Amino acid sequence: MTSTELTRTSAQLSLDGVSKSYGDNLAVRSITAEVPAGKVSVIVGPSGCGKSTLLRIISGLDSPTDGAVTFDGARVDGVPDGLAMVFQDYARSLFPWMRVDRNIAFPLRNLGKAERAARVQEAIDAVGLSGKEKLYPWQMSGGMQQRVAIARALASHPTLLLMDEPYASVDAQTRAELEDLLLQIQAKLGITVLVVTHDIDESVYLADHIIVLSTPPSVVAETIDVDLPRPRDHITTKTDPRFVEIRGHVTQLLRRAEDR
Ligand SMILES: Nc1ncnc2c1ncn2[C@@H]1O[C@H](COP(=O)(O)OP(=O)(O)OP(=O)(O)O)[C@@H](O)[C@H]1O
Repeated sequence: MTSTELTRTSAQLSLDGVSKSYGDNLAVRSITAEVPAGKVSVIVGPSGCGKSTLLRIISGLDSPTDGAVTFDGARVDGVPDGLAMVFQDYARSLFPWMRVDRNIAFPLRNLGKAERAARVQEAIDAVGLSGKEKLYPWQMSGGMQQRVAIARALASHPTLLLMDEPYASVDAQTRAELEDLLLQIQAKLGITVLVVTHDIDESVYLADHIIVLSTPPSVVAETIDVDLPRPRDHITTKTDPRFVEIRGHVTQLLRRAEDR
């Protein structure tokens, strides 16, 4: 394998009885879940159910009050190698004074110049931004800026890509395009992807595996394997009776969770 190939052996992540309290406020309670290697998993849940808290714990930015997270067989106790994260707020995650290529290269400062340039180009191609390398983020649409943020994450050759409400700040058309981009990238690279969203349609469209959380103190209400065929597209997949059935089931689970 050459150093510029993005494909990597995928990671697997396990949450084992993860709880998190903030003072007296128990945010998540004994979450046990598996994120299968080389698949797209989605965490969906009502507002305030602890989705962001869980992502911070998984990414080693925060520690659980109880339980443990294991990534690639090792317990997470800091930001693990092989993990990259994409946030909802692309405007805050990109440096406005840096052109696209420098934004993507920024986390690769420890690599040699040639390797860095190769990875930047490869990531730019992967997200369909060829020719936009010398633009500044503020010269781009929101969707293009989020592509830059995704390219920056990919350039580090992650085995696990974590995404926190990645498309919540873009319009519906752009959101659909970015969902398809994610599916294409994942199919090509075979990396493990974990997306947090509150959008039920998005969760079913993207996922191989959905982890539905309840209201706080959150527990896993159910995990669902999404057996819809791939490749998916917005028209065929979303009119598939199985899509409608799974979406109805997730909606019911979330409604029940909110009525608790
Ligand atoms: N740093 C913190 N200090 C105190 N409480 C916190 C902190 N972070 C989160 N919480 C609490 O933990 C619970 C879960 O919050 P979290 O932001 O993880 O939920 P979420 O599902 O991501 O919410 P949303 O969907 O609204 O973004 C909430 O009750 C929140 O107030």
